[in-house]
Amino acid sequence: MIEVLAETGSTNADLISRLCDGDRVAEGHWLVADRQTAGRGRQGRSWFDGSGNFMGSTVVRCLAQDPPAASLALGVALAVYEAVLPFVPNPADLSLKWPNDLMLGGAKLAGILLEREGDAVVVGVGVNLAAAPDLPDRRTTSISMVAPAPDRDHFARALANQFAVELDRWRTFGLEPLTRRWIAAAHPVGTPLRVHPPGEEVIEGAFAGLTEDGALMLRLPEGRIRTIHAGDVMLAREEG
Ligand SMILES: O=C(O)CCCC[C@@H]1SC[C@@H]2NC(=O)N[C@@H]21
Repeated sequence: MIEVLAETGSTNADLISRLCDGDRVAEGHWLVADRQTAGRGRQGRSWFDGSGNFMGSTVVRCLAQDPPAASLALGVALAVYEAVLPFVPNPADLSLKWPNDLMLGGAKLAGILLEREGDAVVVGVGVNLAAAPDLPDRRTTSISMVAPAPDRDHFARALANQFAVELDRWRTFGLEPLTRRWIAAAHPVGTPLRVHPPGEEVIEGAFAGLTEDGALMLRLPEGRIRTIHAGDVMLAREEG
């Protein structure tokens, strides 16, 4: 079920407060906003409130037998990738970037924010369907820059369906097929990356795939592989 709000602060914040209030938010329920006045992104950033864009959140209930909750991000990213794919004229321009960004032509098209609340994960997705923000430090884009912008409600249904498929695959088949499919949808192995792990200097290296639990493998200039569990990652051509 897709519930649409004309305006709210943040759909992630709304679902978290419903969970804190003890409301039973069912899996498969999506909260979508026409406008977000306090949309939040990863690492304390804000998220652009673009008219006609998709801004929505849903809840996943973590079950004892599920893979680790952090790995859910890989399945969410694949769902967003699959939902966007039919709207993009050249599929080769679309790629995933670790940890959970969707890039179009090397510029950010969509982002995902996972927030844990008790035994639930609130999954927030923002996709620039019709408009992209001007950011000082990185390139952004929207589907409308390459094709007619999809109708937001149509896109919301496509994403909700795709998300249900990926959630089921994550639960049923685990991480090995998920990481394999994620790598296939990412920029090619060898792509130059600039990685900023928390509390460290920026590291330059090349994409070398994912570990079996979904961490980023970065090939350093001297050839050694460094495993990255958290941080900000930029493509060389992403910087604005
Ligand atoms: O920084 C990122 O890349 C993550 C962006 C996530 C934005 C979405 S929009 C819907 C949901 N509500 C929020 O406040 N944030 C997420």
